[in-house]
Amino acid sequence: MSNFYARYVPPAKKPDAVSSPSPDSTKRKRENDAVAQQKQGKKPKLSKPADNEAAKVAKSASPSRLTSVDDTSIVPEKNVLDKYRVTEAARSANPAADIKPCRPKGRKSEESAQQKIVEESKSGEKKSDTLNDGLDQTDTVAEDVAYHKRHAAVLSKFDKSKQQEPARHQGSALSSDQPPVEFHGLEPLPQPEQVEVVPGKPTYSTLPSWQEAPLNVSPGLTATFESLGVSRGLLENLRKSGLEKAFPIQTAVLPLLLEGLNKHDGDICVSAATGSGKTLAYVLPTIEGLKDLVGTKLRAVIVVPTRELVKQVRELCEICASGTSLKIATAVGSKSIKEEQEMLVAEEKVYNPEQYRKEQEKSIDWSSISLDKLVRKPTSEDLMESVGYVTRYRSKVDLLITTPGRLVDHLNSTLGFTLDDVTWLVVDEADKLLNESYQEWIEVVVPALQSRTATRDRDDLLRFMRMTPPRRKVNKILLSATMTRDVSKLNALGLYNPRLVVLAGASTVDESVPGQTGAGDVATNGGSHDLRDAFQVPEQLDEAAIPVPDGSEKPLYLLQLLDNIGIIPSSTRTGQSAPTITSVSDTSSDTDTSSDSSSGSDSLASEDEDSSSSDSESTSDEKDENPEPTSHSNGAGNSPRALIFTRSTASATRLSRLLTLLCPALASRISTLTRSTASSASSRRALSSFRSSKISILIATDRASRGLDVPGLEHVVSYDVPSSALTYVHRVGRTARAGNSGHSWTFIEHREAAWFWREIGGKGKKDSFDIGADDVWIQRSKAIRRLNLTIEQDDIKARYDAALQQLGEEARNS
Ligand SMILES: Nc1ncnc2c1ncn2[C@@H]1O[C@H](COP(=O)(O)OP(=O)(O)OP(=O)(O)O)[C@@H](O)[C@H]1O
Repeated sequence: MSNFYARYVPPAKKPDAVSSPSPDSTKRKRENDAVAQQKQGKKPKLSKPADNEAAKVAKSASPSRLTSVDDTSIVPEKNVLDKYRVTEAARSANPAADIKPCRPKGRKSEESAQQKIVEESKSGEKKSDTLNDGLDQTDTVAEDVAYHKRHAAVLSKFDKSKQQEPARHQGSALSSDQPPVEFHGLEPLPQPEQVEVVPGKPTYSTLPSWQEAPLNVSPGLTATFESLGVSRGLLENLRKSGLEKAFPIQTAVLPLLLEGLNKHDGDICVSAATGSGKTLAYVLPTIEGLKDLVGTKLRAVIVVPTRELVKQVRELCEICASGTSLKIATAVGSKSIKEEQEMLVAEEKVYNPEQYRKEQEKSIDWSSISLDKLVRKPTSEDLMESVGYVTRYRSKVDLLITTPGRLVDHLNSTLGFTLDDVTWLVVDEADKLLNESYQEWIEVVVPALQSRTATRDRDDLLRFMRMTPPRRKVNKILLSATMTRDVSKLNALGLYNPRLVVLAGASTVDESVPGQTGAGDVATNGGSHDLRDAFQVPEQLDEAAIPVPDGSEKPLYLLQLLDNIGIIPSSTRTGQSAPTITSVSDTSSDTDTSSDSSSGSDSLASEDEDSSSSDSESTSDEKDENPEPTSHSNGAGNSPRALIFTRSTASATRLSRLLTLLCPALASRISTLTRSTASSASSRRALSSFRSSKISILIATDRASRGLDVPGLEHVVSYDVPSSALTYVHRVGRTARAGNSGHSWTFIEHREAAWFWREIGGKGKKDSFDIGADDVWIQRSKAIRRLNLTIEQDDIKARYDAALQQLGEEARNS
């Protein structure tokens, strides 16, 4: 008898059941009979319930039933557990019975068992089930024990999982509440709607409090110099120079620096637009502070980035100090260092035997002796004659205006040159001078300013009297049109109790802030102060950008612009060499009173799509009807002047020569101001000729972009696009100064357009708060205009080719 019966005969049979057939065995017999009858084509009897049971068994023996057996055999553990469940069920039905779980049988044995049933039913052989059961049970007990042991781990897991069954059911009940899983194809899954992120101003600031709450100056603020506390002598000097009333930034800064109730005990940082009068704001208080002091000592140092600026500041200092005994000097390196040393420091022999003896006994401190100083020490000294005498150095100047490099040179190599007595340090164009490329001078100057040699005797006396010596006071003034907010750079100068003064532009005046409208007071509210570095271009400045479709033709565009703005004399314009004006089209948007300029196109490619391009054509037609150039002559009746900026010295020189070749009439009216010509006398002459309108075109590098004051200059042309927004602010600031109007023209090549309109035009920057430390935002009252120039294809191009050829030959021969 096969093990099949051991599986399907309920194992809870009692031992006495062996002799009498169980109801189940009777049922199975009926089933077998039914199968046999079916096979023989006979209809099974269905009248009795027993017959129905037999039909069920026959059904269970069908192929579908076997398939399910097949399935379970794939998962052996499940098979084991099924058998265990059967045994457990039987055990619970009859706990007294010694029931062992059945061994798992392979698929084959089950199939053969079923086959056997069919065969038995066919042959009609009747064997005793009970006998076979008894024999089988004896065999399987041992196997079952081994089997139990082998699967002990699985069975114990099953027990455990049974205990957790209720909890699992609960869980499945919960999960059945969840929505049914949806199946999708490969099409993109629907995404949640994007939440629009509204850009918001940060509610916090990382700025120190003195920068967070600057002294905002109204553009309408003004007062007389007299009311601001300027002394009578200086008032007279100012009046002689036509300076009657103080500009807004002067009105705010002078009371903070002049002696009086409002004097600020600390350092001052000034941020005010180009041409707003910052120079007088520091020159006046410095001269006022020094003019009554007895004895000549170096008490004030003014540091500026270029020698042109040194000269310019000196001129204003001399105007203000006229009639005083103050001695003003400059050091820029145009003379030899020896000449400058003799000009700055006097060496004297003083008879003082006691001091002489002390100095002789003192061991030499080699670390403090520089080779330069030894080399420059006079060698013709008669040692015998100098016995008992000591050398004393004395400053020959009260105020020194210098560049940072030359100041360091003198501190390192000029005997007797010290900053021990300096009480005023002015750093003009401070953001530039605090830049990394310049910063080395600070490492030398700041320690020199901290030295207390000059007050050592006094300080020793105070300490002897158990008193604390007062802090050494140096009034530090930092100024720029693009003042840095970078605290780490400002800290390098060791500022004490600093105060920031900011001149607000008219377009940025906050009506809600008292004192910021009209000629009111200075407002201390930081209302219009942005976290970004927002810098002003002058109110009266008219800015235009000129697209250049083909960069190689830029000189022709420049020539055309110069012609149009009246810089090329009309007599030469009608001659053979004159360029042809074809059209000037103004594609500007309407005046934008916002502080940001958003007109203009990102690139020339998008220009055609711009609605303003149609305006440009109509304007162009109008210009064609009236091709007379607009004359922008200055008030003195002279022809207008243009300061043209190029990227490099080579570019400036080349352009100057090219313009001369293209328009020979300009030869006597063009000059250059570059690094290579800066020290030469011809360059100084060029600048003064330009100031006096003797020449009308000055081509310069960016060394002329900072601080240079050419009163009444009408035009600034950026022939090469500026390298940064800061450079742009300084370049265009050479015009529209001191409340006058002026024009700036910037040529933009195709590849520069996107950068220009974003960084300088401010397109898309106004609402962006994703900014870095160096981010600059230019504030202006009017948007930048876009101006299209067209060059007519006539002889100008042929002449241009010839000029280029000649330039190439000259370059090869040089
Ligand atoms: N109170 C005043 N009245 C009339 N003109 C003045 C007054 N103060 C200054 N100016 C003139 O204004 C012009 C610009 O002044 P200044 O050179 O000091 O400007 P700035 O603010 O230093 O400009 P930048 O930032 O370009 O150096 C100069 O020509 C100067 O003579």
